[in-house]
Amino acid sequence: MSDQMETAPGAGPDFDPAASSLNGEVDPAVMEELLGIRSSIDNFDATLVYLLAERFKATQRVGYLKARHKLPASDPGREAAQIQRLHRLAREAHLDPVFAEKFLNFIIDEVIRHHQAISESHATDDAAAPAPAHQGGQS
Ligand SMILES: O=C(O)C(=O)C[C@]1(C(=O)O)C=C[C@@H](O)C=C1
Repeated sequence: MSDQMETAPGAGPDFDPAASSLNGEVDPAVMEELLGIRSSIDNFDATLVYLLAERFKATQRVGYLKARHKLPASDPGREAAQIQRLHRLAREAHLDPVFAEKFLNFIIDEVIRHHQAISESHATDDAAAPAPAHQGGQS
């Protein structure tokens, strides 16, 4: 119990949070401040990985649903609505909307590649599709 939550999620022997090319080049007080900020960055990056993993789990279910029902991998109308919404959210959050759009398009392109792969394997092997996942209800 005493040493719970001592380390950030994803910390491990493969990651040195103090790794830097600046070691020995910078005032130690500046380095300490930099490492403090970097520990927040490490937490954000870990969260991003978990968020992306959850998003891909959801889109994988869409991929199997589309393959089962022979629907096209991409849905340009949906994407246009997502991008419009993302622009608004980005502006509200003071994030560059152009960057937000590029980021979403980067992810969606990968999702579409996954959908196409699922559809191709589904065409040759229907058994490849897992049973639809439970919609574990959170009330
Ligand atoms: O919602 C869908 O139909 C999806 O396939 C998911 C998704 C996305 O990643 O958000 C991906 C491709 C489509 O063009 C639109 C949206």
